Amino acid sequence: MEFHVTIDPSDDAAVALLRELAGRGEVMVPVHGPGTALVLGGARSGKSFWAESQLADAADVEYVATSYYDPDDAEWVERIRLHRERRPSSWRTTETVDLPAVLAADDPAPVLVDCLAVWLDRVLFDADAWNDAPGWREGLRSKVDALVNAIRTTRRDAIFVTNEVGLGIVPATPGGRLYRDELGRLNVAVAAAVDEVWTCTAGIARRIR
Ligand SMILES: Nc1nc2c(ncn2[C@@H]2O[C@H](COP(=O)(O)OP(=O)(O)OP(=O)(O)O)[C@@H](O)[C@H]2O)c(=O)[nH]1
Repeated sequence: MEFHVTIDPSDDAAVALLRELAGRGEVMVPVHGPGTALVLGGARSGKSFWAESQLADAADVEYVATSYYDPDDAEWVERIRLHRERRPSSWRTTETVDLPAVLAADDPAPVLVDCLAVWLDRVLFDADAWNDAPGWREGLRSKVDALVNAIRTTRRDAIFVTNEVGLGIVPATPGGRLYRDELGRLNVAVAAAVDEVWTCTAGIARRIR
């Protein structure tokens, strides 16, 4: 008998139950093959959950967190605590934006990069793009080129999570427009370099390439 069930990815109890059932082989989550994959989705769309569930059977996974860890931001600290709690204890966490180094490492463990949208935010911030500092475009281009090259040449299985933004109105601020445009370009460049592209909407994952 086959049932199709949609869960709310922000419902921690439902996610824990689904993960347990998936681990016992009692439910199927759409799966990607070996190699590299990009998954796009909105906030709380279930994209991270989908990426994590793809690797649920692997004991050794390198989870690459691209986000800041600001101990003074209590809400963010709590979010990250929940993320860490839901990852299997055997997984490793690397907090870095140096994705080419991770992808070039001679390491058999699959990689889960969460996420490219935050990676871009940090690259733009470091280059002072928000203040239109000289050379930020060239700096960004060379970082994106290095990332794309590393994805094309990596020998590691890797899943990249990213946000789909810009489905709404044009942002009112120059910074908002800059970020939206650059994230769209980054997603296009990475999608062209990976083996598979997935999208996640309202907790439902679909392969689109
Ligand atoms: N520094 C750090 N960041 C982490 C860690 N674990 C998760 N994160 C970050 O948490 C962020 C995801 O936060 P959420 O707000 O829950 O994600 P979301 O994109 O809204 O939700 P989903 O659609 O479920 O992916 C990513 O940018 C990760 O880099 C960690 O151990 N350290």
